[in-house]
Amino acid sequence: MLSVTEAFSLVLKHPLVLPAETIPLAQAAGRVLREPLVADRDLPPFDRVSMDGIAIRYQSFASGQRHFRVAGAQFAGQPAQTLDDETACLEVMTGAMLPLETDTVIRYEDIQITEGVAEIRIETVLPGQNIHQRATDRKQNDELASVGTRLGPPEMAVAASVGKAMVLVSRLPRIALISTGDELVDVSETPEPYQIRRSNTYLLQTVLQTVGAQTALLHLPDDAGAMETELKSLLNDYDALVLSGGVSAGKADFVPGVMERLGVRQVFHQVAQRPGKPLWFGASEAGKVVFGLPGNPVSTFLCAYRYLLPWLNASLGLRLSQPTVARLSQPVMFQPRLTYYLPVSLSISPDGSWLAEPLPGSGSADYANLLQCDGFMELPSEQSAFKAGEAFPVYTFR
Ligand SMILES: Nc1nc2c(c(=O)[nH]1)N[C@H]1C(S)=C(S)[C@@H](COP(=O)(O)OP(=O)(O)OC[C@H]3O[C@@H](n4cnc5c(N)ncnc54)[C@H](O)[C@@H]3O)O[C@H]1N2
Ligand code: MOO
Ligand SMILES: [Mg+2]
Repeated sequence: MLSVTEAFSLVLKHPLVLPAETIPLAQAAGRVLREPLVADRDLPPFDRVSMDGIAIRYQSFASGQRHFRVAGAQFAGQPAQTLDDETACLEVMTGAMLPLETDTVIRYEDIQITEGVAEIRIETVLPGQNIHQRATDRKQNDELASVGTRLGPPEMAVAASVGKAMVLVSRLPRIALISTGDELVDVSETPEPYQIRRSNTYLLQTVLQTVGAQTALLHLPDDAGAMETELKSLLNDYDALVLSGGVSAGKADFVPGVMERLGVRQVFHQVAQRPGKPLWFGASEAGKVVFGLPGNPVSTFLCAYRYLLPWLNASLGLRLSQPTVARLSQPVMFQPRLTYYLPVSLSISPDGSWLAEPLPGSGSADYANLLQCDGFMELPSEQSAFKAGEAFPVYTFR
């Protein structure tokens, strides 16, 4: 059986290929760039006054002059004025162009203006002070953000400042989240004694919301024929399908067979892990990707966090987030040769490291147990006794 590492690397070999689209910048927050952001001008584009005060010629100050006639005022949003008289000054506002023939700005706090004359009341003035020099941040034509960058707050500000009213980004992934099983009823229904309400698709939707995927919540009965018909059209309409349930050894576990008939090639089935051993993964010639997540809710969740979400991030060109490393608060035994994902709650120990409190619950159907959990600690398959204080990665979901 495949190890977690092998299965994960096979998943990453099948990234989603999304088309690019051009959209208004105001709608692009969180999207992934398909074109670089390039400086259309120097940053800043002119010598920018960075403090309200007066602009002078430094040479005048250096030669001992302390009183400067105020010859006018330069406001932000005006073209640069010229200081014609080098013994005078111009009042200047933050964000204004530095007036021509001036090279130094002194703050209002450091001067006194009386009857149109500014007196400099500090000893030390440095040439060029309080000026944000043109092109000191970036030069025209510099690449500011590369293809594959996610448009977070700084990227949106930079995109706006370089005039990207329309921006080329990856289209949002369209992912169908499909529960399967005759025992499952809608959230609005009152279940019969032999039924339960379906919950996995809500969980999956919440996981995928973090990357802005467009999701649809669907349900299919345990009927191979009906599944085949419906899944065929869903494969057409969506970039990827994420199914929950129907991948184990039961007589109504139809997902692998139906996928084969629909031409979705199995990449793997079963991973040496608990929960989530029956995980199924496949891809079609047309580049559609299918995750068959085991139906038990904790398995669905673990597989979504450990495989589906990183796969989507990688497909979008985003960095994979690294697990937290935490120390076990108490010993744990786990005999099977499987990677064990132990539900844990995290706290900070007195030495500043993460401490993981095991909350194993009653197994992979015990989704209520997850309410107290912060993540899954990944315990390696080669080991069966895990000591208090031993450190392992934790995939956190809070
Ligand atoms: N003989 C074997 N039996 C089982 C094995 C095995 O290896 N051999 N694996 C077990 C493991 S591990 C898991 S996990 C489950 C996976 O089962 P399936 O993926 O086939 O899922 P189902 O049979 O459809 O359902 C399992 C369980 O999960 C509940 N479920 C399913 N979907 C939802 C949903 N949307 N919301 C809430 N709960 C859901 C379902 O009612 C079942 O109780 O198989 C073991 N068996
Ligand atoms: O993945 Mo299963 O959930 O181990 O029961
Ligand atoms: Mg089953």
